Parts: sequence; structure tokens; C-alpha cells
Amino acid sequence: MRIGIGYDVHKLVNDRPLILGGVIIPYPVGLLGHSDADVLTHAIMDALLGAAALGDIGKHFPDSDARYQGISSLELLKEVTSKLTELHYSINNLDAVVVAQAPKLAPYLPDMRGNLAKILGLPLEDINLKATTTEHLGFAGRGEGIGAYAVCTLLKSKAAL
Ligand SMILES: Nc1ccn([C@@H]2O[C@H](COP(=O)(O)O)[C@@H](O)[C@H]2O)c(=O)n1
Ligand SMILES: C[C@@]1(CO)OP(=O)(O)OP(=O)(O)OC[C@H]1O
Repeated sequence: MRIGIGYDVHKLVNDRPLILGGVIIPYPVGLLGHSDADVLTHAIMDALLGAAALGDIGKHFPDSDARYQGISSLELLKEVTSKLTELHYSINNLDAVVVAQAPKLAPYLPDMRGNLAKILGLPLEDINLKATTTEHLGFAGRGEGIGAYAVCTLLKSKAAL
């Protein structure tokens, strides 16, 4: 069993959609980034890459590469999933938390979970998503940005042992 951790933050700005776990969330501001800035999916990718000792998303998908400009982070997650499969890793479970003072994310978590399960090829029970505020403290509490943490465990498939 191998464990990985991921953490990412993106800034909230005008004139950008708010996309988390591939779900477009109606909100007056959205996350700034080279890709679609889906901070939850980024933290999950970093956890998966970390567990496999494959570095981080900046190494695999540099923001200097025009191919990734505006890309859906779910497309990047597909690539990470393929890399894990090539190396005979399977995902055992995944847990993540989005740190956002607003909007209320609970209503959107089931759709995010469904999107992630589909791409990762996992049953829903292997994925858990949560949201928390910071009780108005810090950058997230002031609504300046949104952060996400993710932890996952990987198993090496039996065929590769
Ligand atoms: N952006 C958010 C933040 C929180 N929630 C839900 O509210 C619960 C209480 O949050 P606290 O930060 O006050 O502990 C939390 O457990 C989530 O269920 C949310 O939906 N969206
Ligand atoms: C995903 C990438 C690539 O488009 O860009 P961003 O959306 O800016 O995200 P970040 O978490 O800053 O770093 C990874 C990047 O290389």
C-alpha cells in the first residue's frame, strides 16, 4: 500500500467560471489558472502522482505548455490515471476536502464524486469528498481563493508483484 498527499490553491477572480471536480458551480467569481483551475482535481492528481512517486502536476503538465491552456482538469486526470495503470497501480481509496468560505458546496459534491469516479474507474464508495470553511479566517475565509487537500492510497496490482 502506498499513500499520497496533494494540496493546491487558486485565486478567485472575476470573469472566470468556478469549476470543482469538473462541476460548473454558479458563483459570481471563479478560479484563476492556466488550465480551468479546478483546484480539487489538481489536489487529487498530486495525491495520485505522489503515491506513485511520479512528482507533481507542474512536472507532468507545465503551465508554460500551450496545450494545457484552458484545458479541463478532468482531461489531465485521465492522463494521470493512464500513467498509474501503465505502472500497474490501482487506486484503493481517495479522500479530499475543499476549503472554501463560499459558496455552499455540499449540493454539488455528489456530481463531483460521480465525475471523478467515472474517470478514475472507481466505485463511488472508494471516493469521499468534503467541504469546509475556515470560519472567515485567512485567504479562504476572506474569499480570496479556494484550496483543496487530497489523500489517496494505491495498490500495486497482483500481476505486477
Ligand atoms: N464551502 C462549503 C463549506 C462547508 N460546507 C458544509 O458545511 C459544513 C460546516 O462547515 P464548517 O466549515 O462550518 O465546519 C461542512 O461540514 C460542509 O458540510 C459546504 O457545503 N460548503
Ligand atoms: C494545471 C497547470 C497546467 O495547465 O496549470 P494551472 O491551472 O495554473 O494549475 P497549477 O496548480 O498552478 O499548476 C499546474 C499547471 O501546470
